[in-house]
Amino acid sequence: MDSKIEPRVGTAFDREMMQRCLTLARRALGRTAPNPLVGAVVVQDGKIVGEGFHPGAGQPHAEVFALKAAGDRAQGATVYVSLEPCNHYGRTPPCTEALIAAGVAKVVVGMVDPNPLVAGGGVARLRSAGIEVVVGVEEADCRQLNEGFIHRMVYQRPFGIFKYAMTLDGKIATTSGHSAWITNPAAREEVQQLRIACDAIIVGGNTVRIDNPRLTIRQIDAPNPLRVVMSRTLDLPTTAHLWQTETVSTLVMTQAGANPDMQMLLRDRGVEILELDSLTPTAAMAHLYQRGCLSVLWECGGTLAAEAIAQGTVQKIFAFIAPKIIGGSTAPTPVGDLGFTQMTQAITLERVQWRTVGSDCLMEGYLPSRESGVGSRESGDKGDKGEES
Ligand SMILES: Nc1nc(O)c(N)c(N[C@@H]2O[C@H](COP(=O)(O)O)[C@@H](O)[C@H]2O)n1
Ligand SMILES: [Zn+2]
Repeated sequence: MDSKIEPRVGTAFDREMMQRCLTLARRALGRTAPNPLVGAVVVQDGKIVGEGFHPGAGQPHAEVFALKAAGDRAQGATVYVSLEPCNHYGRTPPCTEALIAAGVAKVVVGMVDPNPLVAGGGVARLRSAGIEVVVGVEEADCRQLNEGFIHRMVYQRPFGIFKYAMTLDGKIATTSGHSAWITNPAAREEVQQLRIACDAIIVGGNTVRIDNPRLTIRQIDAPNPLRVVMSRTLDLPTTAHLWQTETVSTLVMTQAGANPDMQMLLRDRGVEILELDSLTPTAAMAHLYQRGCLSVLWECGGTLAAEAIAQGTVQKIFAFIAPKIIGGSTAPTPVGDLGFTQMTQAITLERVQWRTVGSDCLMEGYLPSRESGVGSRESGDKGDKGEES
């Protein structure tokens, strides 16, 4: 929805405080899975007297940190929090009871918690204790920050993001497979930020063979996502950056019984191996859900990307477009065969945003939900210049 016509909830001060909550919440980007990113502030007489954010699963919630920082000044205060306070015993006790015990007068909530264990119960509990509650301040921004958490809660699957970089003529590499670099340094820095916000990155075997990526975060103290390789054959190089697992973990998903010698070699290097009965994007995402991932970044080639899209495991696309032309009728393109023959079958992205990053363009957009008709295939072909999985 256009933000200009979206009804605004709360005063300008409320919105400013909620934006402060979101800024605080972002400090834990990439560290909270399977929990959400949450920030909270306590305001007394128009001044912030306590702030907090949720640092990660198993640790106290944002509200608890903010109340602790406020101390006695929480009595009669207004608490702003980007996600509805919980009213259940999880790894930590309910925040509703902490807010009630602190004697706060009002709670301003960014969005209702999609967790079925909360889902409005936190708001109801606060109101039943006589606390004034306002819901929906800066809701769109609160939802955007936690789109991975929301998707995970609603669909019991991680939120899938497909990121690629292509030339102006639609290629992701030359005919020889060379692709370093399509985009400019500023765009590559954007990719670093995107990786920090994700819990896992998936590539296929071809990416390991051709690009030998590191898939690491260069920023000191930033979290590294789990690196995941999908390979049916395990026909992979014996030395690769991804097999260096001292500081960042790598998981190789393969087909049951594949290449036992390679499995042993990889295990010796500290790589975790997961054998699946059927190695599909759906199965890979189901496993990553079980591991607690909120957002998963697909950084794969065209064939695996087409499978991932067709199976509904991609919800959002980040496409970098560089003003370069390399030609080549067999040069690989971002998405392999989807089986479409008519333009009417095209997947039209929604909520699309374009911006420039240095000399490159970045398009962010969402795939329509599965109900609107993207076909489902359980396995893709391999053999084009795309990705073996
Ligand atoms: N309001 C709020 N603030 C936080 O800081 C949070 N982490 C949450 N999380 C909600 O509670 C569930 C996790 O509970 P435990 O950490 O296991 O106790 C999480 O799924 C959210 O629903 N909420
Ligand atoms: Zn809580």
